[in-house]
Parts: sequence; C-alpha cells; structure tokens
Amino acid sequence: MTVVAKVPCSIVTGFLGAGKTTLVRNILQNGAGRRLAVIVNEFGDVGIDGEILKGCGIESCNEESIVELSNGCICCTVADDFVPALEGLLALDNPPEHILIETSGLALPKPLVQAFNWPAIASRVTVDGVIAVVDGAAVAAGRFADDPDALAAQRAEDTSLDHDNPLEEVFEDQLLCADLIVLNKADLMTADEREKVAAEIKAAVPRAVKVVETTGGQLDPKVLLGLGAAAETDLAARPSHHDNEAEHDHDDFDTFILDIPSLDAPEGLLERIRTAADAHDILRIKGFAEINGKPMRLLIQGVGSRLQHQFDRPWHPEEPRQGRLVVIGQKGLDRDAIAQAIGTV
Ligand SMILES: Nc1nc2c(ncn2[C@@H]2O[C@H](COP(=O)(O)OP(=O)(O)OP(=O)(O)O)[C@@H](O)[C@H]2O)c(=O)[nH]1
Repeated sequence: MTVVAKVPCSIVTGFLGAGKTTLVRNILQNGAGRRLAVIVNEFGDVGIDGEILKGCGIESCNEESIVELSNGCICCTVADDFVPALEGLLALDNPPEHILIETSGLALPKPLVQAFNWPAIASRVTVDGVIAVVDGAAVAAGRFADDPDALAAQRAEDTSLDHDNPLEEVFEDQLLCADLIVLNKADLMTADEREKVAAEIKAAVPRAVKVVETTGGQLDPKVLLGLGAAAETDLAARPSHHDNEAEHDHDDFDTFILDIPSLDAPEGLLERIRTAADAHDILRIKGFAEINGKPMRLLIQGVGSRLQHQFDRPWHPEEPRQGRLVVIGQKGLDRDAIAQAIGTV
C-alpha cells in the first residue's frame, strides 16, 4: 500500500490591512522550488487581494493556482466554498505541493483549521501552520485594546476570554490560533513600541509561540513554511472567543463598494479618502481608480487613515475601466456620508 503524503497548507490570518497579501506575495516571489497555490478570501464582494496577486507579474502566479473566495468570510463558508476550493486544487493535473490560504481580515482561523478534519479532505491535506500577521503600528496605537494595561490586569484576575470589543475579539482569536506570529510594519514603530507590542502579544497568547518581526512581510519562506504543526490535531490548544457558538456572524462589521469616477489626477481623491477615513473611523479601504490618460490602473490601499497608492498593472482591454473602492468598518458606517465625502459616480 502506498501512503500518499498530505499536502501541507499554511493559513495566513491577521486583522484587516495587517499585511497578509504582502506576505503571501513575497512567498510567491521567493518560494521557488515548490509548486504553490493560493486560496484568497475577502470580506467584501470584490476580490481586490486576488487581483493584487494576479497583477504582480510573478511567473508562478497562474490563474488556476490562485483561487478567490469573495463570498463572505471563509470561516462561515467552509462547506460551500473552502472545502470545494481545496478539492479543486488537489484535482489539478499538476497539483500544488504547498497551499497558502489567506483569510479575510475578519475571519476567525479556528473554523478553518477544524475543516481540515472533514472526511472529504482529512486524508489529503494538513495545516502546516497558522501564521498570524500583526499590524504592529495599529497595536501600538491601541486599536485592539481600549486600555491594554487595564486589560492585562483584568486578565490576571479573570481567565475567561470574553469582552465586548469586536476588533479585539477577532484580533485575539487570530493570535490564539497561531503557530507563528509575524509582527509586521516594524518600519512604523519605534524601538520602544516594538518591545511593548511584542510583550502585549506574548501576554495575549498562553502558549509559547514564536514572534518574528519584519517590514513588508519580508521573511524567508523557510521561516514561514514547513512548520509541521498539524494544527487540525491540536485544536484544544487554540482557544477562541467563539468556541461555544454554533455559527459565527460578522454583524459587528459593515462593508460596501463605491464606484469612483475617472480622474485627471489622484491627489484630490487620496486627500478625500484620508479625511473620510478619519472622520468615519474606516478600518480598511482598498480598490482601483482610473486616471485619465494613464494605461495603468491605480491601486489604492488604506489602513485607518494611512494610505498608499501605486499603478499596479495596465487595464486589460476587456475589463471596464471603472474605479471602485471597497470600504470596511465597524457596524454603523454611514455609507451616504462616506460616498459624498469621497465623491462617487
Ligand atoms: N509601512 C508599511 N506598510 C505595509 C507593510 N506591510 C504592508 N504594508 C501596507 O499595508 C497595506 C495593507 O497590506 P496588505 O498586504 O494588503 O494587508 P492585508 O492584511 O492583506 O489586508 P486585508 O486583506 O484587506 O485584510 C498595503 O498598503 C501595504 O503596502 C509594512 O511592513 N510597512
């Protein structure tokens, strides 16, 4: 009897805008020697991350090995989307030797790890490791804890995990499931902040989990892949805020899409986005804009009020040159006011 080795899969989790796609892109660029495939999931309906990966010009990024699941959070569509997507990749003529799974920033990784025990796939794949990417600058700015010191004190007295901040719950669920924590955006932190954030992370995770610091997700694939964690056999060590819920929903968060008119120059739009992100506490905004006379589409990426933009690839002749932004925030986002502030079609 021949025993076929299970295909290792790395789950890349991390809050909105932490740098997951950037890290996955680096692995694709540096992961030579191993046939990789990617399953990429987004909270919004428009697959920006898949587009970024496909637009990156890396030879190994062929269309069939990048599967986009943009039909809600992957943790809630395991049966309908995730397991069939994995099966599809395993059925390719040239199946991948390692699969990267990038979850949405709001997904809980544990239901995904659990899915690896499903009979349809259990004998064929294993979770090589859960990699949690952390936006160090956001943690340093206190985004995930109203008062980290008070919280640490409270933890010391009360070991239950529950509290009311939905951002923090998602963030902690991602850390608590991790085999490796990537402390990203080191360039945006002072040495003191880096130390403080690393200590905060360690305090939040009861197991000994390695924390590696980086900028732009630049880590050797040898550090990230081949962890051999078999996380699906080790679920008890990965507590979640949602362990007692039959189904997790994302009611705490809102998302919508804005169509953006063609522009002569990007500066005005970028300024309006920055102002709107601050005024309305937008967590994440990303998409593409059309700049008149430019053959390339402009990729716009906002995390909080920090914005980046670059021309990433030429518009394809068959695609509509329609600017479009996905906006994500906590429940109660004022869509009309944001649309007006940013200027939509
Ligand atoms: N300054 C700085 N920016 C970074 C770093 N890593 C990523 N970014 C930027 O942060 C933004 C978000 O990065 P992504 O890789 O798209 O983050 P993500 O976690 O995939 O985002 P979602 O899928 O929307 O949750 C982009 O503008 C990146 O260029 C870093 O180390 N430093």
